[in-house]
Amino acid sequence: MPVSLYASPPGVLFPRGSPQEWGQAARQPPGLLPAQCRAFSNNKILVELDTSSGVATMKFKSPPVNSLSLDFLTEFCISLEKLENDRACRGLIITSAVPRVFSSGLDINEMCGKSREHYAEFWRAVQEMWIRLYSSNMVTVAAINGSSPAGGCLIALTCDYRIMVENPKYIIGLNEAQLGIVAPFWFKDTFVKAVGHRVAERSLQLGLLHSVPEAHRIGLVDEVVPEEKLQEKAAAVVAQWLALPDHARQLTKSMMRKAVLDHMLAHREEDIQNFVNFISKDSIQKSLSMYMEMLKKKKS
Ligand SMILES: CCCCCCCCCCCCC/C=C/C(=O)SCCNC(=O)CCNC(=O)[C@H](O)C(C)(C)COP(=O)(O)OP(=O)(O)OC[C@H]1O[C@@H](n2cnc3c(N)ncnc32)[C@H](O)[C@@H]1OP(=O)(O)O
Repeated sequence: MPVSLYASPPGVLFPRGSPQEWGQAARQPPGLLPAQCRAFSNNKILVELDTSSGVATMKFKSPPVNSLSLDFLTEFCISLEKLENDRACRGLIITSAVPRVFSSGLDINEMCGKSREHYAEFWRAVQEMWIRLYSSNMVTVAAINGSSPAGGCLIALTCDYRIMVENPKYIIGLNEAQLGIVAPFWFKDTFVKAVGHRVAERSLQLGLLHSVPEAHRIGLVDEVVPEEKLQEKAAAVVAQWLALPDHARQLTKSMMRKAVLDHMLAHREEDIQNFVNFISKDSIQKSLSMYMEMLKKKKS
């Protein structure tokens, strides 16, 4: 019986809509899914569960860059809840179906020119995503097959293990400072837990985006593999972690993460107010607009 201190986090997001029911392999056209596979998907995310291994693979499929919009975050939380409540599922691999990008982080459009109410709703959804993933009973592995700045990096950091594809074009890190914004304390705490205080302090202040070898060297990613080995490696890692008794692994995970989680939960409403006040400032709105312009110019 899985044990979690945070099976039902307080203040859960009430989803707007629900995903399709699990698709039974038996109902699929022949050859589409193996017999032991179940799947569901929505506009943003595809999930396949291999019931023989108990491992689900979640693929982000929101082109062009899997940015974390309110809709994306809502679908993400619904999918996580569905898997968490499914006794057949014990492990989760998170990866991208969009070429070259794992996730470009929070959707900047959600933080520009909107009402204070919208900012509060959006930020609650960001918190919800982190709470669900950070407190998950499942073994979670990020199979990072593309660039992963800011909120994308946070998703990877929130998993139990990170494997990244070796590619000189891919970058990963918490680059908020480069946008003129600040990584909130729970982004920072999650980062510090992975790489240590000194590395995090330098990386956060400079808003660094690390190359894959550098990310490996500082402990931001645990392993680097060629693209074609990524899924195989991720499956092997999940299997290794699942070989332990669930209750021992889950309680250990809860214990290791409790302080960071409790801190966040205790300051959740205050954190929303801080975000709304910060993001509503004219100077911050200007910085974000300039950053979006810069992204668009880079293309032309
Ligand atoms: C008392 C103390 C108080 C403190 C209080 C603190 C409160 C908290 C403050 C706020 C905290 C906010 C935390 C924010 C976290 C974030 O995640 S912010 C987002 C940061 N993300 C980025 O910087 C990534 C930007 N994107 C890229 O670098 C590149 O797009 C890419 C991911 C490397 C991919 O490159 P490429 O394949 O070349 O694609 P592009 O051509 O650049 O992009 C394609 C289109 O996508 C648009 N886009 C890209 N990223 C985003 C995004 N994050 N949001 C929205 N849109 C994005 C891009 O503009 C392109 O659009 P078009 O030109 O229209 O095609």
